Amino acid sequence: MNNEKILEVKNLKKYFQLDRNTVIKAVDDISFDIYKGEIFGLIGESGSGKSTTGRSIINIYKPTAGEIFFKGKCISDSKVYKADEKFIKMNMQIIFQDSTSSLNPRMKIKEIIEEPFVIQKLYMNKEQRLSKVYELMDLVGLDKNLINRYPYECSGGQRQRVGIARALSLNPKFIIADEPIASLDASIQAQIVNLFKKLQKETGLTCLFISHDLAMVRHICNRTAVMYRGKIVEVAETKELYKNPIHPYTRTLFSSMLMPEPDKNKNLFSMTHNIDDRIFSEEKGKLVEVSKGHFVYMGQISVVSNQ
Ligand SMILES: Nc1ncnc2c1ncn2[C@@H]1O[C@H](COP(=O)(O)OP(=O)(O)OP(=O)(O)O)[C@@H](O)[C@H]1O
Repeated sequence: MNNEKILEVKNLKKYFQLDRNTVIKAVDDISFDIYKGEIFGLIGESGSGKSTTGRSIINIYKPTAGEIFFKGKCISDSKVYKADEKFIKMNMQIIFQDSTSSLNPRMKIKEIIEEPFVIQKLYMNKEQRLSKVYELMDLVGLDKNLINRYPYECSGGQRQRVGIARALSLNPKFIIADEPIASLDASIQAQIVNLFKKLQKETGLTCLFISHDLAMVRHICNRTAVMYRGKIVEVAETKELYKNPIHPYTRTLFSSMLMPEPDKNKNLFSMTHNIDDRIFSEEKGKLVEVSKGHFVYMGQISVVSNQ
């Protein structure tokens, strides 16, 4: 990991207007940076805004407000996006939890994996394309015999790996992985996670890793942000966050899996107590750095802020 920022998210908001009276504040003024070579985790309960964040970054959703910079370019500006569309599409990819809906059912696995080359007009000849497809299948642990099958002839786990192979096909600099392994068997999950770590180490891949799986995030992510009702309530190096969660919501999220020793528990409790007072005394909320690189949201989060 180094100091080069691949992604900068500044004051991002994404609201969905359901009808005249109902606005869902799915993402409500969040800011964070992701550095080159980093796997950055985004955790939080269902509906907290994680997927909306990922989809806003990759331009599936147009942000309501805020800016997104990718390698220094403001890609949330539609003019910049248009001018650099090829560069962005080659360097930024998303992997969804269930790739099935993003795989064209009328295409064979080979065609699906090689399609990004064709779209981006990378004029590789047939043999080169085929050997690249085999290489990618091997990378994600897909049997070569599947190459001429259609998605419906593959299992769910195989289809997911086809989606991952396709996302990796152009050697992107940045991947948004939105629950990429939740639908896979445990052994294949481990294989894909190891693949991410390998790519991070060998190619300097940078990744936004969205997940419910707190153990997996702890294992794979360098830094982690916690979302709650459209806000980032805490962000820190993963080790620090799991060792010393501060925001009451983070603690609630972790409480099922963290079992500190009794003594530690006592310290933790008295510290939270003080922090809670600070958290809830702030009117307009903001992230405050409580120790180096460890930020906690200070301010009220209304229980109806998401609606
Ligand atoms: N296209 C949409 N139109 C309207 N509301 C939406 C849309 N997408 C998401 N939402 C709402 O925005 C909020 C955040 O949803 P989002 O999918 O980002 O959460 P999440 O943290 O990714 O949840 P999960 O872990 O279940 O995927 C939810 O209240 C959701 O219902």
